[in-house]
Order: sequence, then structure tokens, then C-alpha cells
Amino acid sequence: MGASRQLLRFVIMGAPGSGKSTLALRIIKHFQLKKFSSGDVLRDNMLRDTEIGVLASIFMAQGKLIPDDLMTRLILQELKIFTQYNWLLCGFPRTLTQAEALDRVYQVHLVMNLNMPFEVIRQRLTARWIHPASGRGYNLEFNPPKAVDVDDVTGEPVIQRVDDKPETLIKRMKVYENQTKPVLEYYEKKGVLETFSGKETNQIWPCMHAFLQTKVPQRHQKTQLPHKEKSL
Ligand SMILES: Nc1nc2c(ncn2[C@@H]2O[C@H](COP(=O)(O)OP(=O)(O)O)[C@@H](O)[C@H]2O)c(=O)[nH]1
Ligand SMILES: Nc1ncnc2c1ncn2[C@@H]1O[C@H](COP(=O)(O)OP(=O)(O)O)[C@@H](O)[C@H]1O
Repeated sequence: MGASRQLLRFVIMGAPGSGKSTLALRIIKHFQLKKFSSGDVLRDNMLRDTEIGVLASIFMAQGKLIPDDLMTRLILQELKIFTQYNWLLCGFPRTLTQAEALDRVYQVHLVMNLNMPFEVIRQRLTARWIHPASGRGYNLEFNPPKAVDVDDVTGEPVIQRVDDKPETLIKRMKVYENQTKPVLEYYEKKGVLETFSGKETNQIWPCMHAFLQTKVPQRHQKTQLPHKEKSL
């Protein structure tokens, strides 16, 4: 893939709270990829009170996945806007049906999987806060907002996600085990899966960054910055 003129089609996967969004933000800072998050698309629909948003909020609050046909139609439709760009999908696909539907339209070149102990995830999610309109995420321990309870950019309130409640998290982890883990096997068989294990973003990121430098053609790499960053 390295030398080809193909557009880059990357995916980042991992259990809820494993750091997909946090690492995706670092990736797009260093590499020319558009980040596309299924959770953000759903939350945007929820904020705008669309039909999809109303439906999504019911499934999400129960820790369930949004049905495949709806989700796939939504994401493939939204992705059309990015046809001319390299992209990085965050949170999609989450089931085998979604992965197969994506495959029918795009060739995925690389899937980065985050592997992290459940206890770390549980601790992180009790302290996760988000700005719903932008999807910007905070963590009271790891990257707190500059001012208490408000988004750094807009000054609007940040909230805790209803699906981060401990009982909903347990359900989401089961869904991840049963429905999303098979997607990892699917990509493994295709030879595009790369797994990164660790407990901290700052530990995983240098490995991921170094790996991506070998996968992303030079022309799609942004000016090199030091590996270590203070936040985000
Ligand atoms: N303590 C801690 N929190 C982190 C770290 N990396 C990310 N987080 C926070 O953990 C939560 C989950 O991360 P996020 O990127 O939203 O995970 P996602 O659900 O996989 O997209 C967020 O509140 C992040 O700010 C880390 O290395 N340490
Ligand atoms: N690809 C998807 N298929 C079905 N439901 C999805 C998908 N992506 C997101 N969702 C719904 O949105 C919720 C939040 O997803 P996301 O923002 O990616 O959070 P996290 O990675 O923390 O679980 C999921 O628990 C699920 O209900």
C-alpha cells in the first residue's frame, strides 16, 4: 500500500473507553486523514432530535447497538462526503454485518485495535465527560476541561454520557465481546489487523505513531512533532 496513490481507508477499534477517540485525534494531528466517528454522528442526530437520533437514544441508553441496517445506511451515506479524502473510522464497523457492508464499498487497508484491561476502562469511564455538539471528550483525571464543567472551545457545558453509567457499561462490554470481537477475527484473516496493548494513551501512542509512519506515505504525513504530548 505504501507507495500506491490509493486513498487511505483506516479503522480504529477497541472496547468502549479504550481510547479510540483520544488516539484518533492524535492520529489526525500527525497524518492527513479525516476522522469519522459513528458515536458522534449519532449524538449529533440526538441533539438535533432527528428520527434517527430519537431511535439511537433508546438503544444507546440501554447499552445496545443501533440495528445494523440503520447504522450501515447512515454511515455509508455520510461517508460519501469524504470520498475524496483519506479517512479514519472510529466506532464503525462494530458487527460482522457492518464490516461486510463496508467491504462491499471500500477496501479497508488497516485496522488498529486497542487492547486494554476492563478495570482500566471502568475507571476511565466514571471520569469521562463530553461536549455533545462537537464530540470533544474530557477526563477529570487525564485531560480535564480548563474551566470546571465547560468545553474549552465553546464554553458550553460538558456532560456525562448516560451510557457510561456502571450498569450500562457492563452491558456494552458484553455487546463488545459478543458482537464486535468477531470483527477483529474477520480483519485478522484479511491481514489488516494491528493490535496495540497498554493501559495509557501516552504509552500506546508512540508505538502507534511509529507504526503509522511506516504505513502512511510521506505525502500524507504532517510536519513531524515530538512523540510526547502533554495532553490529548
Ligand atoms: N486516565 C486516563 N484516561 C484516559 C487516557 N486516555 C484517554 N482517557 C480518557 O478515557 C476516556 C475514554 O477515552 P475515549 O477516547 O473517549 O475512548 P473511546 O470510547 O474508545 O473513544 C475519556 O474520558 C478520555 O479522556 C489515559 O491514558 N489515562
Ligand atoms: N457502529 C455502530 N453500530 C451500532 N451502534 C453504534 C455504532 N457506533 C456507535 N453506536 C452506538 O453509540 C454508542 C456509543 O458509541 P461510541 O461513541 O463509539 O462510544 P464508545 O466507544 O465509548 O462505546 C454505542 O454504545 C452504540 O449504542
